[in-house]
Amino acid sequence: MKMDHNDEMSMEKMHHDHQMDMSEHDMDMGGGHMMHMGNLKRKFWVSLVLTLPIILMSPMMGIQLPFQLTFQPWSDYLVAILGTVLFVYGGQPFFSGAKAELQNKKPAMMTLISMGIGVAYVYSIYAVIANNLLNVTPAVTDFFWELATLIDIMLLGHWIEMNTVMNAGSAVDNLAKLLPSRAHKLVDGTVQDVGVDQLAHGDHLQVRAGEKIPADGVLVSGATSVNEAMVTGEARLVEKHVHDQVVGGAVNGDGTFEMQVTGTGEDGYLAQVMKLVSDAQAAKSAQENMADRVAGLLFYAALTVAIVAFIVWALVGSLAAALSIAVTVLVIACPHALGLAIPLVVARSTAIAASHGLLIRNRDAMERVKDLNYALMDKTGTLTAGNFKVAAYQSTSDQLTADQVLTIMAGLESGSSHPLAVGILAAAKAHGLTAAQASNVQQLTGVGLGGQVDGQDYQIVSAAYLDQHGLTYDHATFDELAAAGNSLSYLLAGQTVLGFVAQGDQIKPEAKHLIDSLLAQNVTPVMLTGDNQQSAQVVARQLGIQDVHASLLPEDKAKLVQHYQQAGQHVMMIGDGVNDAPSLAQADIGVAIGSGTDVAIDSADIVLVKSNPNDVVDFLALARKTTRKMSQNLWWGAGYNVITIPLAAGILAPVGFLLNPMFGAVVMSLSTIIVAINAMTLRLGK
Ligand SMILES: Nc1ncnc2c1ncn2[C@@H]1O[C@H](COP(=O)(O)OP(=O)(O)OP(=O)(O)O)[C@@H](O)[C@H]1O
Ligand SMILES: [Cu+]
Ligand SMILES: [Mg+2]
Repeated sequence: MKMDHNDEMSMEKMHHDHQMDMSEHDMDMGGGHMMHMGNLKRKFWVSLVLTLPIILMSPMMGIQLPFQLTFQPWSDYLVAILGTVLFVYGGQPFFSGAKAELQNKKPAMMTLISMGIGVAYVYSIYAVIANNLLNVTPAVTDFFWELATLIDIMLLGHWIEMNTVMNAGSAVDNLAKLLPSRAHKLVDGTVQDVGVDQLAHGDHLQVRAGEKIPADGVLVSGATSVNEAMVTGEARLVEKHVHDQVVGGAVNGDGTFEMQVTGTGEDGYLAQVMKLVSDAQAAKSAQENMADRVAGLLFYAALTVAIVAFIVWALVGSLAAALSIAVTVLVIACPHALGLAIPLVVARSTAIAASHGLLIRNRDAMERVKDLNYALMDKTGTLTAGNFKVAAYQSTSDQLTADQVLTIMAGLESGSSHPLAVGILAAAKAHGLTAAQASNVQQLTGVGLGGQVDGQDYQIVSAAYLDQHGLTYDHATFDELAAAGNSLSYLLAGQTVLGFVAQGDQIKPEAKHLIDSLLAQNVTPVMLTGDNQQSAQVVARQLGIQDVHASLLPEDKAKLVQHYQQAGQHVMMIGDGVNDAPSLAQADIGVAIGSGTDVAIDSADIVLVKSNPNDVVDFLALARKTTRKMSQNLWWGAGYNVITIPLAAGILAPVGFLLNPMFGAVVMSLSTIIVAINAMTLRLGK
């Protein structure tokens, strides 16, 4: 394909750069022509210029209008020549679209349009020959007036439409623009400017004030504040110090810093987001498949109606009227509105989602929101910050001192990223203790972990584990600390409890709003936590959650989700995506609250980039609005054809109402534009 214009260039670019195959995507809905349509804008203007003399010299439906001038037979010949040029030049996009449709054995709207203008053209040429060379009486009416205006309006309509589709689909393009093209690489103390495509893991880069960060990485020297709004949707400056992670594409504030690259190219955060967005846009949801099938059927329906109308009108009226009506039916049946009804909303909705830090991995989940009535959620990391502070630590045997308990526990936890582990390590450090050397450390999922220190076997476990195994510990102290909202971790050697650490967490400030908003939407919030009953209750009470299930193992969470589903409930699960994976996968809607750069969460339908519970509220609102727009568009798209096809066929002709082909083309373009505008006005109000 020859490219000579911007519109087409960006279409091509989008196509190849990101495999966001818009053309294939709407191929099935009958819009595969778009890639073959060439430069619609120029074609429209040139065709319009060619149309003016035709309008001037050719009578409409055989009726001579006052401003028209004809000089027979030359004006007829001139019109025929101009009409032929226009037909070939302006009709070309539709013909190549039709060819592609027929090659795919999926005749659809381009085929309809080509048939419509083809019939009008052939008949008009015949009219000119019959009138001027064969001197047939009565004179045969030609359709050049209609043909010309029809082609113009079709070009205009499809040009506008293509623009809308491209604008809506450019979310991925916009994301791609976030990455700068060059980076300052530090090699042996000197700065070298290299292309970002040459960056590798472990490279050291310098990032200067105001620059875009070229790759994911860790800050190794300096400090700054960065704006991650383009990536997370959160429009505020985030402070970054040594060891903090930075995301490629974010904008550096006024500090200069050095970073070590941890993610580039395909495994960079931005690339993953782009992949998620384009996958989600390309995948078809149930509603969309239905729209496609209906649009496919329309071809046959329109063809049948056109043929029947032609025969009937040829019998009761004139051949000219029959042809005009058949052409109008073919044109008006163009199922554009229907074909675009869903994809345009999808494109818009995924773009909005991405810019708000909501990554939609499975769009069917969005359509399920309307049935939602239970929201199960994890506590630590979801409702609470997961930012534990040690409130107390004690030795409960005479074998160890309290500090020794903490030292051993810190040693065992040093390889763990569990929020409780992080809290214990921080406490040890704050008390000036050096974590013990631990070996053979093993995770005990949902319980804690086990390992060796100085040749001695230890375990860190929850109170629930002690209860299950009938091990003795001080229940009064536990009750007191847990009731104050603490999570307790016990140090165990064999059957003996040696000590414990009690840690408190903070409720996220936005959690209350999430619960209130769920209740307002008639969605019952339920807390599922691996933590103890008492501290779970403390959080639940403050947030207004009635149903609490505590001391759960990851598989218990999944079983509970299943339990609700078997009772006929539609369940959303919100979790931090680590130990909640099974339940996220089981739920009708799995929402992973992933902090920062961790988007590789396979079990969730939705990933919230920021760890903000309020984003669940945003997601629900967006999902509801999206579903509403989709059904509005479906109704409009399908309803439009149901009403206009019979009208075009002349069903109201007995009462004097008959559409002419040009008007048919206007209506068809308008319907598409209405559907497009309806999709574009989708907003996430705030
Ligand atoms: N690394 C660890 N150190 C100490 N205790 C742990 C560790 N991992 C798990 N536990 C214990 O197991 C329990 C369950 O852990 P799990 O990770 O399943 O849930 P959680 O993240 O604490 O809570 P939630 O389910 O609300 O997120 C914890 O409450 C804790 O008592
Ligand atoms: Cu169309
Ligand atoms: Mg958790």
